Amino acid sequence: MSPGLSDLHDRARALLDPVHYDYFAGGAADEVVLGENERAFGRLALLPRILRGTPVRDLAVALPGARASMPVVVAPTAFHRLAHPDGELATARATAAAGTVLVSSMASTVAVGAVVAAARSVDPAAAVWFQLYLQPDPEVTRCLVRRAEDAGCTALVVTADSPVFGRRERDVRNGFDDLPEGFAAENMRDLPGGPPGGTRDIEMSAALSWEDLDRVRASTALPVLLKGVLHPEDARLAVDRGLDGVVVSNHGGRQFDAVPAALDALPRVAAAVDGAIPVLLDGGVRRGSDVALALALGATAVGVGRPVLWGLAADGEQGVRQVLDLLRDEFDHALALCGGRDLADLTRDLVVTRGTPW
Ligand SMILES: Cc1cc2nc3c(=O)[nH]c(=O)nc-3n(C[C@H](O)[C@H](O)[C@H](O)COP(=O)(O)O)c2cc1C
Ligand SMILES: O=C(O)C(=O)c1ccccc1
Repeated sequence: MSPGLSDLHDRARALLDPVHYDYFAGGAADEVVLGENERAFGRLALLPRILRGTPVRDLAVALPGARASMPVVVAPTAFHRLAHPDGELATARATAAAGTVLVSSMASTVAVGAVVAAARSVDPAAAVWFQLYLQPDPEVTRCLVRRAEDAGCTALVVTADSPVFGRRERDVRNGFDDLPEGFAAENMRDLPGGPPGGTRDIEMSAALSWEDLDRVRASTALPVLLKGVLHPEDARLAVDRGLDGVVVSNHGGRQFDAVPAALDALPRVAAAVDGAIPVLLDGGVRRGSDVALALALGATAVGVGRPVLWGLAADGEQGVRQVLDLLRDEFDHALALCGGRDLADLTRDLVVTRGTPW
């Protein structure tokens, strides 16, 4: 990580309850994929073009239901109030101030209505997307979609990489399997079949299918993106089913420790999609040059998960601002050094493999 980001990471680690730090930081099984996501960027290099840049570069990108000031969005992560008392409210304000998109987790510790209101208090045009785990009871899913719509979310991100919950050995060792007293997954309150006034558990289901996703698509006018795509054939199916975007992601190495690094899965997904819909990528993005590499390999934008949590834990809204500002500055710098004027200048021919002549 950069001095800036690794600094915030150190401060976050020092401030957080070690059990909560492990929940945020950890991955599945041996945490091979957790490390691979970051290392995959280090195996590649960018071949700059010269004498074709511009002093003022355009970093903006059009996304479903949003125009972002840079190709970096905040990936959905759960339980922000464990990182800072202001929780998702701080994250929402900082993300809106940075002019980019917050993907608000279904497992947020602040209800989505309040998250969107916090973002809009900073920028009335701020875009918040809602991340959704399809629930086995379609009534519950429908109700969650309606809550996201009523809150003013501008897209849905359906996470499909979790037919079962990943085995995270740090959490098992620490006995972390539920939120502490005084915290709750507020979007799950007062849902059909749940306790009146209380919250339902988020359920993972291996029985879900493309037909369940079709039902969500048909039930809303919002754009729907599919998160957790690694196989190019699934990306093709997403296009065929009329989805509005895919997110290449292995859940930050938290689900299955036998999958490839997210970056390594990107080129084939991008080839399968062939420009039909936006392709986002998350996992291991820690530097502006990582953003440039992902875009050169076909991503429309990237998501960042843990760095935002470190900023939040270290310094609340200000810390998240710092993370997003740093990534923007670094990315702008990387684009300049590549001879780029805007995102379209980050093309596949700029990417080479490190350690071998090409
Ligand atoms: C603490 C934590 C909680 C997460 N919670 C969710 C979630 O609720 N929904 C979801 O789709 N992804 C969740 N993710 C996965 C992120 O959206 C994203 O895929 C991942 O963090 C990207 O990797 P990075 O942390 O290396 O940037 C979570 C990740 C972390 C680290
Ligand atoms: O921890 C996670 O990665 C995650 O996705 C999640 C899912 C459900 C509830 C809380 C977190």
